[in-house]
Amino acid sequence: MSDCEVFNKVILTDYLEVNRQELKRWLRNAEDSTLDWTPFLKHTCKLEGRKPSAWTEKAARLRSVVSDVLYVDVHIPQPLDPGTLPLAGADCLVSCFCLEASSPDLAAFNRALGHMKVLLRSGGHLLLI
Ligand SMILES: C[S@@+](CC[C@H](N)C(=O)[O-])C[C@H]1O[C@@H](n2cnc3c(N)ncnc32)[C@H](O)[C@@H]1O
Repeated sequence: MSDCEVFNKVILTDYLEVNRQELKRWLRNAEDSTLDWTPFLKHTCKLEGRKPSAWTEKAARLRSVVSDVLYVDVHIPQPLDPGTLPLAGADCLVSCFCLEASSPDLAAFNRALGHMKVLLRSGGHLLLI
């Protein structure tokens, strides 16, 4: 949520269609969105030293910088469709408990990490949360 203050273009990804649909509903501010991110947005504002009431601005900023919600599979050598990212790779990749949750063992985790590496530009940042 803090990333959106730094980057002008953010692509969200998930393996499951149902998760991607939910993200898209939130991004559209759809009435049938079932996730309430308000507490997370407020807490992030607090961590950034802003008033919790700034959460609406953050939500708007987040919605404005997300350009797409795409399928990803970290267990194949090309996790995203070719052409999705700039040729040089992404400036930053963030994975929040995805590799850990989807890897059956350490070897699979390490392979997935290698697959993600091809998505990152040289000198880019990988955040594993
Ligand atoms: C424990 S959830 C974490 C979700 C979210 N990042 C969070 O922190 O709440 C694990 C996520 O990994 C995704 N996932 C499962 N298999 C995957 C794969 N092969 N490639 C990429 N993501 C995968 C799931 O769809 C799910 O969203």
